[in-house]
Amino acid sequence: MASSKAPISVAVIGVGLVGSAFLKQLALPALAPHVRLVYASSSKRELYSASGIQASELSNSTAAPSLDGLLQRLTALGGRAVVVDNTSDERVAQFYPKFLNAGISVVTPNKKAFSGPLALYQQIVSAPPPARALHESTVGAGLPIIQTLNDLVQTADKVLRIEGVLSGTLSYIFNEFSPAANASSAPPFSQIVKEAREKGYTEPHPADDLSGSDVARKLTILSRLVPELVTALPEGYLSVSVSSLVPDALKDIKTGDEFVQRLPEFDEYFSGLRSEAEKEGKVLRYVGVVDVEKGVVRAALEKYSATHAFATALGGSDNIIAFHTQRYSPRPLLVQGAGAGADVTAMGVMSDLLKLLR
Ligand SMILES: NC(=O)C1=CN([C@@H]2O[C@H](COP(=O)(O)OP(=O)(O)OC[C@H]3O[C@@H](n4cnc5c(N)ncnc54)[C@H](OP(=O)(O)O)[C@@H]3O)[C@@H](O)[C@H]2O)C=CC1
Ligand SMILES: N[C@@H](CC=O)C(=O)O
Ligand code: NA
Repeated sequence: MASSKAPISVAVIGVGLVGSAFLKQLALPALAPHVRLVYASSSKRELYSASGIQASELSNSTAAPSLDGLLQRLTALGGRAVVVDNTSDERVAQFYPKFLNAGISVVTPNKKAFSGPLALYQQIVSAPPPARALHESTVGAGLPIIQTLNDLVQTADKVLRIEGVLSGTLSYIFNEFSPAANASSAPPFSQIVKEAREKGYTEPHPADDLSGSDVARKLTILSRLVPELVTALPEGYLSVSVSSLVPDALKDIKTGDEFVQRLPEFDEYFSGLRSEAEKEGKVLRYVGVVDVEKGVVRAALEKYSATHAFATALGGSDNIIAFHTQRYSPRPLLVQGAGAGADVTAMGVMSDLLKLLR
């Protein structure tokens, strides 16, 4: 990463699980000559100094966060600057074109801008260089999924189908709830969802995972990187066919806390689904598919044989993504590993920042 350039100014929006892990990685001594943290914000406060800040001082600030204010400050600073959005906030996502058009890069694990309406996505990808919007951690957390797909496409391989387990939360839930052996001694469904939340795998509202929306967002992001499907999903994740695991009675629950409190009412329903699979010698796994040849993008809870790789090879929050391409055929290119969790997600965010430094 040797560079004689002035350090890049880094503004971090969101210091929750991923944001805090990112700040730790940003403080690595090897990075010190190359980066300067000038801004940090939570949903309630912000801290800025052109000469650099200590993120630990954010909690003492009384200033309310302002995206317009941040844009003005970074523009006035001049030089290279990057906004690192570690929120899942839609409003922050909608602000990316303004940052990019002002020459400020964006690095983020937030899926909202890349998986929503096509118009916002197109504004982002058509922003003028040198500003770039990088989002490796939006799919598979730190796993090299976006990079791999871009490499396949840019070297003129033809993508035929992408399929796999794309949710760390749903992987954890079904690896624990519907293992290949001794499924009936597994804890209740609701308890495992609670654990996934405590481990930092879920979205701020776990219904976003159980509804399939988070997987639909990831499938949208992947589809838009495949030349044949760039414009195939005009409404983004809403255009993807998904099967939801959220019980009807819990659909409108506003907070994640209330959602997990009410979920035990439905433990019996989920045990029933598992028993049906067990009778066929199968396990439950939530799988997403981008079928380029058929033009189909969908996600659903499926039954797999207890000897299938999705049943035997996955543990914890593992994602597994298979790229079936003209070159990687008949055997796909596989990427597998932890697909959720603060440290691995922050690593993917950091890997994007390192790309900007090179
Ligand atoms: N956790 C994971 O394993 C993965 C997460 N991601 C993505 O990473 C992002 C962050 O996830 P995670 O850290 O787990 O979530 P958290 O809920 O822990 O953190 C999000 C933080 O964003 C802050 N925030 C919300 N709105 C704003 C705003 N307008 N301005 C400043 N700060 C704001 C919140 O602040 P406050 O505390 O004040 O409310 C909160 O602390 C999400 O987009 C998620 O989808 C992607 C891959 C994996
Ligand atoms: N909630 C998501 C986090 C990463 O994107 C998941 O479980 O995969
Ligand atoms: Na990734």
